[in-house]
Amino acid sequence: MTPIAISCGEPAGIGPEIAARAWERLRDEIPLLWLGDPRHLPDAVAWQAVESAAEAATVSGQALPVLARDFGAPAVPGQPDPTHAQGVIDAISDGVELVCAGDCAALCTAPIHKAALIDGAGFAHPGHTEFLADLAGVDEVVMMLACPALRVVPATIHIPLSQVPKLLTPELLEGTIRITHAALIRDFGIMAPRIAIAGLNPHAGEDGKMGCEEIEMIAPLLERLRAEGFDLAGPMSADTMFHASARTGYDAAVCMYHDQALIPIKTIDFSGGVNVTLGLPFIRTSPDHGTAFGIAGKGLADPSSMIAAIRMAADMALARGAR
Ligand SMILES: NC(=O)C1=CN([C@@H]2O[C@H](COP(=O)(O)OP(=O)(O)OC[C@H]3O[C@@H](n4cnc5c(N)ncnc54)[C@H](O)[C@@H]3O)[C@@H](O)[C@H]2O)C=CC1
Ligand SMILES: NCC(=O)COP(=O)(O)O
Repeated sequence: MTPIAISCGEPAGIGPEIAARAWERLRDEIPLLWLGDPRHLPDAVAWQAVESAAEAATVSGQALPVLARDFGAPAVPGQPDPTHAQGVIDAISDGVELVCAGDCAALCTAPIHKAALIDGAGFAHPGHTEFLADLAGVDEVVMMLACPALRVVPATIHIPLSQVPKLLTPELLEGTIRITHAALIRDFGIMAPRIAIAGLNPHAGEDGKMGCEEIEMIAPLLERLRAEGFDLAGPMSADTMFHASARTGYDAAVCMYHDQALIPIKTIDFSGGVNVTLGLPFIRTSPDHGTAFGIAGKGLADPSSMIAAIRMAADMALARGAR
């Protein structure tokens, strides 16, 4: 298989160290290519500068292959440097170019500090998901977080809670359900996906006594899609749809906003969760956590989610025919 490209993420966070730890664990299984400034890697890691993804595939068993960029300065753990922002963004763009050219099998992104990119380089996106959609020229993408026990999808993503009811349209929800359904078949091998849809309001609106979005928007959309053959449950009460026995009833839960989706999965399996962007013309995964400034550079970061993200990217690439 061609390498999995790993963008460095925020150099002052735990991204470089979890990438290095992931390479140590996966070096004999999955070829990797790290994109960033090698000064930001932990001192102890064996790395080797390479010129291409093809060269990376030949050295990945012995050293972490690095497609090096000069960010201008070393990183101070926990203190993002605005002068690094453009390098962080460029590493993501480089990764997209490599996967689009077929030189890498997938992109796995280490966490970015969104505020540092906005302040340091005028980054115009609230996260990778929206940036990658823009780079790919795709209007609609979907964020899924997945662990062995649960898959969740927030229909609205990085927006203030106060804007959720306005931006939660039938069109957005329909696109989210269709993209999720297609990805469950294509990338997760679930031939007859069962999708649960959360309500927006407490008790899914309690028959309109606690909000009307369920009656006016969500339920009619679900009826229409059921008539097409989609296996959809809901709108369900979000507070009772994530306990162990409820989770056996669906393959993915579509939620109405970020925290409704991410709180249950990060509570159930913080170290095993993977963030995967659906609807892109290439494969992108990421750990489920952020930059963890408080523990950066201290050797305390758990690489499990990064390892799970790389494994998922490789599995998806193989399922799509990568060799
Ligand atoms: N994909 C991405 O680029 C993501 C970026 N972020 C960004 O990360 C920054 C910090 O966000 P927070 O909400 O503080 O979340 P966080 O995930 O960075 O940290 C939350 C807590 O979990 C701990 N933690 C996180 N990852 C860990 C690991 N691998 N091993 C051990 N402990 C770990 C941290 O020390 C902290 O106590 C923000 O700027 C946010 O935007 C957050 C999530 C995803
Ligand atoms: N809370 C999830 C998150 O912030 C990840 O976003 P993205 O950078 O993958 O778009």
